[in-house]
Amino acid sequence: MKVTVVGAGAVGASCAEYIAIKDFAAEVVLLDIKEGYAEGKAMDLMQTASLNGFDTKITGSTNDYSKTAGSDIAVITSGIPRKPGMTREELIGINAGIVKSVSQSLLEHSPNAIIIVVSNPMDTMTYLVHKTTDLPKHKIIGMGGALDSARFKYRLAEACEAPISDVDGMVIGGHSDKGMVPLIGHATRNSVKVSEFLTQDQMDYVVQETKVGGATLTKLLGTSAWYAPGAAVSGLVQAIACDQKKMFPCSTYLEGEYGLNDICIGVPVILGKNGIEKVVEINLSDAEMAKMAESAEGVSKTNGLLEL
Ligand SMILES: NC(=O)C1=CN([C@@H]2O[C@H](COP(=O)(O)OP(=O)(O)OC[C@H]3O[C@@H](n4cnc5c(N)ncnc54)[C@H](O)[C@@H]3O)[C@@H](O)[C@H]2O)C=CC1
Ligand SMILES: O=C([O-])CC(=O)C(=O)O
Repeated sequence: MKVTVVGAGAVGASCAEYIAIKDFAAEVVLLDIKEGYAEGKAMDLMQTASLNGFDTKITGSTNDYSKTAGSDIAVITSGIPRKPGMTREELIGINAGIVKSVSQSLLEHSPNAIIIVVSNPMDTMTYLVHKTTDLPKHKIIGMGGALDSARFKYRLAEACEAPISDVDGMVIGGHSDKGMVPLIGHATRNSVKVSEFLTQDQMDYVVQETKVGGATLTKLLGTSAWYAPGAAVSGLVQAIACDQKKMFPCSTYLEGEYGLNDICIGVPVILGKNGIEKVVEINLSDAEMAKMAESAEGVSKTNGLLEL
């Protein structure tokens, strides 16, 4: 199993590190446009191999896509991150050009790869890859919901004063401050609905803090987060590489599911060796469906800014 990660910055390197530590891939290639940067990150990570006990071989490349040839999975994290006060959508101007050219270069050398899009605004970048490559839709996966759900569980555990392993919950919809749809009505602590433990105010707080999870960290860090994003990407890569058939909310191209068309947005999917093996349609309340529709409107508006 060969995995390429384009962008050896904060998220790309974190993701490569988690993939290596989990030790399921033979090879990870880090590629960056900055001279020597990916090689440096790869060497530093390889010098953790004896300490962390992994055999995954990590190499670096300065924009030489021949080194990525034959990749089974390619992760796109190249592009700029937001600064405090910005929205993810504001990154479209620079990141669209980068994601378009990177996905084309990747596919020239790895025509069979499954692509995981991370660069923001992620749902729109996923749609861009769908519109500008010949890849079938099950091979184009946007990462956002896995991260947002991890943040949701963090906030649920905090509110319930419970260990994180006690709680479960999922976030669907667009990966944006306003568009996320944390499914609080479905969230549980040991299979009991969290409404049995939390007041409405506490649940509203959990939902709101989950939606602005990325913005909160961006304010604290001066740039956006990388540990949880890297871990979330590594989870998707592992589900595909190990054919786990795990369910994650991912951004995928919809053709009628959830009443939506011609859009990439977060919905539950089954991930296995073929990429997205199934879109799972769960029963949503009228209120949840309305939030999904509103979220989709926001994503479509951003998609409209693309020059396709
Ligand atoms: N979908 C999600 O849940 C998340 C998305 N992100 C997004 O991921 C992206 C990366 O974030 P960070 O790693 O924090 O940024 P970063 O600035 O640390 O790293 C980005 C890297 O991309 C490289 N790069 C730029 N243009 C390139 C090109 N044409 N080819 C190859 N490499 C290129 C840069 O040299 C840099 O090393 C941002 O757009 C950010 O908003 C970040 C966290 C979570
Ligand atoms: O907040 C950002 O800009 C980066 C991101 O998507 C996240 O951490 O959720």
